Amino acid sequence: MVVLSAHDLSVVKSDRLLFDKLNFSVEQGGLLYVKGPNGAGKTSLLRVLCGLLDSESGEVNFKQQAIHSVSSSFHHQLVYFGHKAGLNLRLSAIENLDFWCKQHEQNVSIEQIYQTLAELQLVGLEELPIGHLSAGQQRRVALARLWFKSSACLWILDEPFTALDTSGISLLMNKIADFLRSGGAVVMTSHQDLELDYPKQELVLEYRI
Ligand SMILES: Nc1ncnc2c1ncn2[C@@H]1O[C@H](COP(=O)(O)OP(=O)(O)OP(=O)(O)O)[C@@H](O)[C@H]1O
Repeated sequence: MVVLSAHDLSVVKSDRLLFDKLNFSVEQGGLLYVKGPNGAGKTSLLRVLCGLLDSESGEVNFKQQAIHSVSSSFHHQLVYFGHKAGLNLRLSAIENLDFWCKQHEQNVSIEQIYQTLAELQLVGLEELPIGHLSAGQQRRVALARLWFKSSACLWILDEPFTALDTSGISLLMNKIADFLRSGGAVVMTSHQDLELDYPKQELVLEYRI
């Protein structure tokens, strides 16, 4: 079953055509890896796929329906992970994640949040203001959302490995692989080589002048 599809997508930014008439689809259990140099338009593409940015032309469908016509159900089944962590630096990891789970209507207990933070090697840091954590630790807290959104069948991840050390990268790779094997669909960008033992479809965006 096709989870997400793009039809004739074109995006213009600052008078520059980033990509023109892109077509692709991602099935259940499918991984689309978007590659390209800085400024090629990867983030712009991912934002269009989430409905955060309008395309010049074309359409994005979620399970065969235009995302704008099913936006509530689409967002319930989507995790978008962008460049910004979206954390309140004055609140702790527990407070941030508890708030996020409630906002996204995910039934997750405080004990489960502690357990996941332990899995992410953040024991002892759970109740500190996020602003006191290192960049990689903050990134791990933000990524914990992937552990909690059980209603999601689609992850759209923009450079998710940024700031992570090798153990963080490995934790996240395993999480992505588990999600794919359970039938989830993933669209992601990364400037790092993706050492994931899983078949992937590649989409390479060129830098257009
Ligand atoms: N808000 C904006 N207003 C104007 N131009 C923008 C805006 N956001 C991005 N752009 C331009 O769009 C182009 C594509 O940016 P985008 O962030 O999509 O690229 P990218 O491939 O994700 O780059 P990187 O690898 O550096 O993250 C860039 O040339 C950028 O200057």
